[in-house]
Amino acid sequence: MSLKYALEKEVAVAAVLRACKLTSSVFNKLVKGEQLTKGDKSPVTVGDYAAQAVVNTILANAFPDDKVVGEEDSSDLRLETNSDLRNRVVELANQALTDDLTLGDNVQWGIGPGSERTSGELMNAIDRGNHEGGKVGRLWTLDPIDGTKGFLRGEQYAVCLAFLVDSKVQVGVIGCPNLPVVATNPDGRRGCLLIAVRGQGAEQRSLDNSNPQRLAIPKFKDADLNFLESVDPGHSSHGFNERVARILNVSREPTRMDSQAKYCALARGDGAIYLRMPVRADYEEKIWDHAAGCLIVEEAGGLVTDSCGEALKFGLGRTLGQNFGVVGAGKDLHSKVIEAIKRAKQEEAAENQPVCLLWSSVRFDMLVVKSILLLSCLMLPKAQAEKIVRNTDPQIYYHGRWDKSPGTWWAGTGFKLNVQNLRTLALNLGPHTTSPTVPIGVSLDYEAFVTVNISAGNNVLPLDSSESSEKKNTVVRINSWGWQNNRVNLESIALNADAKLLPYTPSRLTLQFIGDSLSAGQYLPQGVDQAWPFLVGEAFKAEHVVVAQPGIALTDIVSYGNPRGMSVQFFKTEDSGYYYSTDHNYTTPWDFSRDVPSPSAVILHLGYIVSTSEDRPVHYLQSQLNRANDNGQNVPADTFVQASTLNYLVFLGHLRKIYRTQPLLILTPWGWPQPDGTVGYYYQGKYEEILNLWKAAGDHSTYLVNTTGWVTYDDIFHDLYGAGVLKNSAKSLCALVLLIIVSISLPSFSAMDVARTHFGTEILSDNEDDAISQLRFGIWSVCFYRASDGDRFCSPRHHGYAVSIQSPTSSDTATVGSSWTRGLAIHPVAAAITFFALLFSFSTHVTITLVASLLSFLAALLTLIAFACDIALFAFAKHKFGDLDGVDADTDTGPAFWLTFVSFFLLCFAGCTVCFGRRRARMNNASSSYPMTTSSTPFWKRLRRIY
Ligand SMILES: Nc1ncnc2c1ncn2[C@@H]1O[C@H](COP(=O)(O)O)[C@@H](O)[C@H]1OP(=O)(O)O
Ligand SMILES: [Mg+2]
Repeated sequence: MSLKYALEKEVAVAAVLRACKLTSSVFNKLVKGEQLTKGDKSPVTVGDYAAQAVVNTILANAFPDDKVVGEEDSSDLRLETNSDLRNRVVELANQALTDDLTLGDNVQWGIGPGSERTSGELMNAIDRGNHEGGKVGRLWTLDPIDGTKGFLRGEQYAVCLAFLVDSKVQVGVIGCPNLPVVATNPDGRRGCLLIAVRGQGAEQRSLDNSNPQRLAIPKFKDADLNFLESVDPGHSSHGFNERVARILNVSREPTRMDSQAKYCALARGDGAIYLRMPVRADYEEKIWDHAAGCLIVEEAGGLVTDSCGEALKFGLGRTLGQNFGVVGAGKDLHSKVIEAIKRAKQEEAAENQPVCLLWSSVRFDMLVVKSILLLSCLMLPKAQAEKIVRNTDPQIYYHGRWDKSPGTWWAGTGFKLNVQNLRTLALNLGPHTTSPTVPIGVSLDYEAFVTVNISAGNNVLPLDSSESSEKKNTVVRINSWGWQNNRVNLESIALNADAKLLPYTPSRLTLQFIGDSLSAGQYLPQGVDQAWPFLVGEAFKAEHVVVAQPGIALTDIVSYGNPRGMSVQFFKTEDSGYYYSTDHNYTTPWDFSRDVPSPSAVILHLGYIVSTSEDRPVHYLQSQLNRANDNGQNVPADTFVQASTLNYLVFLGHLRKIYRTQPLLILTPWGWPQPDGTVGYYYQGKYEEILNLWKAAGDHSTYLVNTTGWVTYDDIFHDLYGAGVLKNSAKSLCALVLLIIVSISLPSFSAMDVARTHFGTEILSDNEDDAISQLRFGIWSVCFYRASDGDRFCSPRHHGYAVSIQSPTSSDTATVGSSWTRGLAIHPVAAAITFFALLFSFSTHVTITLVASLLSFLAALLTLIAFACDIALFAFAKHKFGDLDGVDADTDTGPAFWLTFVSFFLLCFAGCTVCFGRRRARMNNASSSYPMTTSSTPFWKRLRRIY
């Protein structure tokens, strides 16, 4: 019977020893040019590559099924320009592999004389370290030369190898070729091998694998405490360590050394506290930089956690994810260090108050000033420390398509958080953020989305924390809504220090929409947040992803600035806005496995952009605005359906590879509505053809959604393009012209009378000496037509005129008094109000169009009153003159009467157009509130509306 993981330990020891021998020999012979600079500007030498090739070759032979997460990969080395470097790596690795077998070595591990490998085999061996890591199974993690900078200086470095099972470190082996065997004798023998197996303790051997000594962290007296920290201040904050040292009364100078040799020193008792506080918010510690050292310290009787006291998480992938800082110490000391770190963080936050900063900068001899400042500093409320959530935090629920930066891609892409005790929230955005600002929609607890403009750097979101209460959960939903060229490069999120990020529970229904400008929300005031897919998603209380942008073709053609069609861009894409930037090249496939949960259904609305102009007549407004190029891309219907290149059927085929079982819903295009009420549909019958062909190929979970008749002219153009405004204005304008003509009336326009009376008999009037045959009632005067020659004579213009007719047979007279004509003056008043309604109706501002609507209604009311006056005058005149003795009178309505009547209806319609438009706009704005989490009443009712 053997101890647990005995073989893994033996293999690890053999591999690390060979790697150490290799690296020590390299150091002495390293020449200029045998070093590369990696993308992150860190150096890598032939030693790093060769050591990884050797260790991975041994692991591949001993444990062929085990996964490896290694620091290096061979892509740079494979370049033709680096062939010298590659040859050197091959030479060094083969030297190490073919070295004689020593005690414990096994030829089956691919070592010993005759074990040379080809260059290709060794490059592949290096790349065995490319595994992504994870929670389950057997996993090795390797740093072939940890502390490369120390290695290059001839100081401390380490070859570090750890073996993990289900994300728990079980074996850790570190070789430190430059570490003195006895710390107190730095000039003595160098080269140590430290080994730990979980539950079996830790030991140190010399690099010839002899002299094993058990390790146990000693108890330190306060006076003997000291820190072990990085040489590089960019890797760990020296200032913060100093502060903690002050709190713990540590008087000894820190010991600075590169690499995990620090963990070894801690396990041996050379130093008391390992403390590594991050300098950069976005740096994530790598698992190969801590796994082996962590186990060695723990097996020597110590504890290693993050700076909050939480265990390091080795199962998150290649990095430790959200673990913030690393703290290692003997078990008794560890909790004191964590406590001191907490105090140090508070102190640091308080000092960020300007008064406190001033206090610390004032000299001691200015004692009075210094004391006053200190007092003010202590009395000030403590500045809130922040909790930094990195962009890799698994509690951030990303949705949509994010690129690697990570940046949002299509409109509607964003993330969701479930935060306990939320008071402040800031987004730290990176340099890839669209300049100068990106509009995002922010919704708290499923309330309506509110727009906030953000930019690169720190963006504090204006939350109203007045209603905050402890332990309350808040769901924050954030998405970039601009329909094109809007990238949010999320680096980290800062929350109030006592906020806690909880998992977000997504809705069980997820909808994936694929579309074009209408789906992307082009021209909508809040972009995609007001577009149909987003609203559908909200209405269904679903998670929703919109992949759409204006001008996107289905086929692979250049279209409105998009160099590739949706059939390419959906799978590996960039927005045309990034077409010219170097970090996007249309070759990076999207990682669909990150769509969690995967969509319940995929809804496609495609076709408009590529359709032919015959299929899609240029609509009225486009011809008005002369948007000449919007005639479609003239892709013939058959090509759209099925051709040799990318088309609808091929696109469906590609979609099916990702969405194997989900229903695909193909929406026929809404059509292109004309002002006359007809709708120009395009690719008619082709969607049915697609479905039939597709079903014939064996797919039965694809459905056609026939949208015929769903969309009318007003639906599209009223709100989107302002056509409603034009129509509304046109009605008001017509009404205004008519009312003005009516208002000018007689005597200027002889035919603009409200009522007219024809006399069969020649009669006399008070106002005219000769006999008359006709009279006409205007707004300001009455006109008579002389019976003898037909000449016209009008009374002077007057507000409220009167007219009397005398019976030719008796003394009977009929008078239309001024009280019957005075009311006619309402006509010009209605015209004036109509003028203002017309002015306001040109605005697209919601409130002003509402005012326009109200004014239209007011004008309509006044016109109605004016019309009532017209009727009264007409009826009274008809009655009065008809009853006159011996008079043959025939009273009729005049043109002004009917123009007033028409104006009334025009004004009513103008008012209604605005009203209905507003109602539709409100429906577009509607956003559902759907509490899916367990939280009860929301306490952040809404964002402070200060933007
Ligand atoms: N900004 C950083 N913060 C913390 N550690 C870093 C940072 N940049 C690089 N490192 C890593 O720190 C390790 C060395 O730590 P130390 O300074 O304590 O010896 C290296 O593995 C190095 O990674 P890399 O190998 O990618 O350069
Ligand atoms: Mg390292």
